[in-house]
Amino acid sequence: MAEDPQDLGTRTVAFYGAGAMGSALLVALVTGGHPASQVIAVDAHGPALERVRQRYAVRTASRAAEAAPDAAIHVVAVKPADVAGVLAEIGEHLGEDDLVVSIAAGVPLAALEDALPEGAAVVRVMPNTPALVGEGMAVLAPGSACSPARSALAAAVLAPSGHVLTLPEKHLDAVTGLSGSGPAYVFYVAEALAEGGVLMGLPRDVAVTLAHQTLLGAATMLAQGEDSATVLRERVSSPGGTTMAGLAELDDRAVRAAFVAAVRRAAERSAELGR
Ligand SMILES: NC(=O)C1=CN([C@@H]2O[C@H](COP(=O)(O)OP(=O)(O)OC[C@H]3O[C@@H](n4cnc5c(N)ncnc54)[C@H](OP(=O)(O)O)[C@@H]3O)[C@@H](O)[C@H]2O)C=CC1
Ligand SMILES: O=C(O)[C@@H]1CCC=N1
Repeated sequence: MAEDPQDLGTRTVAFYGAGAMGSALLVALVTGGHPASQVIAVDAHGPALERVRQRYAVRTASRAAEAAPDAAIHVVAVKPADVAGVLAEIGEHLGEDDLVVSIAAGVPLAALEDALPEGAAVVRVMPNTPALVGEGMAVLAPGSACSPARSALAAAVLAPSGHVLTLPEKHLDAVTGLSGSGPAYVFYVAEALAEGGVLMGLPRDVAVTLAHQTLLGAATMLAQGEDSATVLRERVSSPGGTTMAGLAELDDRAVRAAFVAAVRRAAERSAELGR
């Protein structure tokens, strides 16, 4: 019987880099049901490794070359500047059916493929940190030697961490500027809203609770998808009321334009990282 291409089955998944993003994907995969004995965390930093080993009972290794022979799916989750070193260590250990998944910002498929043996199946992915709570947004772009079945395997590694979308690689820098970096913009908004509450005399813990719950409530309404952000915003804005007064301040200070510029600049930075 043909194997379901989306079933990870007994494949071992190695994460090269167990930092903020690599560990978020690892945790989602293990808590999603993939056996910890079939997950290997590799990190140059001992305490990061010890933390995932103790909490999730995954296998660990301090060098990529130690883990690569045992893995079928290789998730490269080190900083862009460290990617070449990891690929050099794993290349000779790749089997015919293996898959390499890179989450490094900006590093193009062509560079990944050039650094690996010819014909290696590679997928470039841009995830985000809400993966840790199963609400991630990951966009994947398959490489030239990546079959639809292998691409589905990459999607299966990411699925426990949230939403997965496939797009052509030309969009990956824009994706990085929006959903890759985006959680940081939202946390920045959370900080700013709480600061406004404190400015107006609320105790700090109360201001923080109000800011966080407001973001969660608004995000949940957006996620329900019944109305657009514009309709939802208009529903809060009574004519001549408080919200219009607040929004006018944001417009006066070009906050909307600043967010647009932030996404653009982060996307440009992603492209720069790949050069
Ligand atoms: N953070 C995020 O929100 C997102 C990050 N990404 C991408 O994910 C990648 C990792 O980012 P992030 O998790 O934030 O980075 P971190 O610095 O948190 O994690 C990277 C880890 O890799 C370790 N490391 C360095 N070299 C090696 C090596 N050769 N073998 C094994 N481990 C190594 C680092 O150790 P040491 O510190 O000792 O060098 C560090 O612990 C980046 O390429 C980034 O672009 C993508 C989407 C979102
Ligand atoms: O800041 C960065 O470079 C990484 C990529 C996207 C989010 N964090």
